[in-house]
Amino acid sequence: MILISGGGSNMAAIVRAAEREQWARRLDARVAAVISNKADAAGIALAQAQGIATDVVAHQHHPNREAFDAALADAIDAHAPALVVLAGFMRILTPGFVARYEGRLLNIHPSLLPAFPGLHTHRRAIEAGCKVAGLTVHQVTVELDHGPILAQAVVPILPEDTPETLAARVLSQEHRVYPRAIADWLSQTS
Ligand SMILES: Nc1nc2c(c(=O)[nH]1)N[C@@H](CN(C=O)c1ccc(C(=O)N[C@@H](CCC(=O)O)C(=O)O)cc1)CN2
Ligand SMILES: NCC(=O)N[C@@H]1O[C@H](COP(=O)([O-])[O-])[C@@H](O)[C@H]1O
Repeated sequence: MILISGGGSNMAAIVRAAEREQWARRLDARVAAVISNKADAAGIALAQAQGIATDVVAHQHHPNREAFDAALADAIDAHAPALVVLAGFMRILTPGFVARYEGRLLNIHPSLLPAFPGLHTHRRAIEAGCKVAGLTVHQVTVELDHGPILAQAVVPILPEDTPETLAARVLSQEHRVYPRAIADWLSQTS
């Protein structure tokens, strides 16, 4: 399994779950590498501390999306993963990249899809007057945030919520749901 990490908190939750729940023994699965488009991503530092292979493919170093995605795919394929997991990864992936991994490419999105695909989900939910928010684990397809849903979790939106307080409440549920959804995927496909 490969983790494509943006910030790092979901990647950290997955690495901890893999160790705590003994995925290597129970699921014959391990985190083969953590790859990020940001050299300073917390997920890179944590992976290195855990002795997990890491790589950085900076999108700024490539002339266009296709070139970045091709370099990212080369870094991924060096590990021949069964599963590619996006965790806080903030780049829209090209059709060529998606076609290469579709069916074994997962993402976690901080809203209850199909509501609020894209960015700034918490602000949009508050501004829309929603009473609940949440997260969605889904398969990545060419159409942004529209792939088959694997798992969701709901949290309340409180009257005093800001996008930041809501984000923190959703994130705590992401760390619980994503590792479980990945473990379920691994057990169902092994
Ligand atoms: N083809 C697909 N690519 C990606 C998907 C997907 O379903 N299909 N999921 C996203 C993850 N994501 C939300 O969960 C998401 C990531 C990035 C963006 C976006 O607008 N990115 C901008 C840059 C934003 C930034 O750098 O801060 C961009 O790429 O121009 C929207 C949604 C992962 N990719
Ligand atoms: N479109 C992707 C996206 O918005 N991802 C979101 O980034 C936040 C930080 O995750 P992280 O701490 O794992 O980097 C999380 O809320 C995650 O759902």
